[in-house]
Amino acid sequence: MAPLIDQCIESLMKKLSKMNNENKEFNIYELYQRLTMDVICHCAFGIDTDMQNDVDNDLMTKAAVIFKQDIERMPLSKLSYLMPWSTSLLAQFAHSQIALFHCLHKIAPTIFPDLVDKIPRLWLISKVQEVIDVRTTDTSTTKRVDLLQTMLDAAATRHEDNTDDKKLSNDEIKGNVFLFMVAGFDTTSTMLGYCTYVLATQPNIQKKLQAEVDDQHEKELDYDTVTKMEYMELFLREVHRMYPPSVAAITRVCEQTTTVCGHTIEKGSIIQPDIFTIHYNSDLWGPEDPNQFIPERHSTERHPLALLAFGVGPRSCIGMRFALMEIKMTLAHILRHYTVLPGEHLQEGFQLNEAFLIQPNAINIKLNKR
Ligand code: HEM
Repeated sequence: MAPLIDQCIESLMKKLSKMNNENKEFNIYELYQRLTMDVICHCAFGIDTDMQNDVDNDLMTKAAVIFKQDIERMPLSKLSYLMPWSTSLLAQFAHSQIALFHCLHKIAPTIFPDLVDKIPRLWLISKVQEVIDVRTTDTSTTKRVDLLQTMLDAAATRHEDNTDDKKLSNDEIKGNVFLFMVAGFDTTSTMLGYCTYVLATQPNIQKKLQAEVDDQHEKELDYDTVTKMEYMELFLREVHRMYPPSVAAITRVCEQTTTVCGHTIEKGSIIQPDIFTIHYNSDLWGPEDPNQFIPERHSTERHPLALLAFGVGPRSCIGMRFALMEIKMTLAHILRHYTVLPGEHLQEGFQLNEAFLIQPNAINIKLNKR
């Protein structure tokens, strides 16, 4: 996977070189979103996208609309919260919408416009189906080794007890491809955005990171090299502590009525931990002020549940290692060639919005060639 990521980072570096030559302030967050979409498409689904140069790409513009929506406020989500037993029925309804809209449009195009094209969520799901169709009808002999192929193989393999019920269904594959696109694209670009904000505002920390990258001399900044960078690891943990992007993703159902600190939690309740309170708790993160960005605090052993940016337990983030590899490789490449400087509009762009993720509007910076 690392060579595929490297290829996408190379495109980013070309863009950065252009920006640097123009000597203008720019929003690097937008470039990160294009980078991480390319990476997930290349690595997970074997689609050779080039979002970084294809600026009007439909996938990119429609994905941006989807991720700005607050899923919790969507009518189908609200209904499924009110009536959890109806969730699979509602999911079925959402899937059939595409077939229904396509059908209506075919029968009477003037009366029924092509709604699938107009509703980004439906458009994306139908594209996901196209990706699956292309792969399942691909007759080339070289088999790809990626996430999609693993799921398709799982769909084709009968379970050892000779029953079909453990095989992945088409809807499950579609759901998983959609989930990986959603979970793997904006989360990682948002983390890269937060990292860059810290680089631009904390020059001393940037210098320490650059020194660690310089210690590698001309060595390739591949998986092995970046995973050995100790200060980079501490830096990222501190970025995750101060700026966890997907706090709403961590929810659990209480399986039996229990009492915690005198509060009774009924069986069936949905629990969402308050990640910000945990991440800024001075008992967990002291003695240094938790409001200060201090990577070194992670050298001290902390409570195993004190850092929750990627969740915890068997349902924690499945893409954590992948995301960390991508973020470290990207930052190492940037820091080897440039010093990140705050743009005039850095603070103005750093207004945080909360929808599916907590993300800034823009990360406006300038680059200085080293
Ligand atoms: C910096 C980047 C990322 C952050 C901060 C992040 C954060 C999270 C969080 C908080 C959860 C919920 C965990 C829990 O409930 O305990 C989660 C779940 C998940 N993440 Fe990530 N994630 C990131 C990148 C990725 C990437 C790159 C992928 C895929 C390539 C991915 C795939 C998933 C999936 C599939 C789940 C659901 C796991 C399950 O339900 O078992 N994530 N992520």
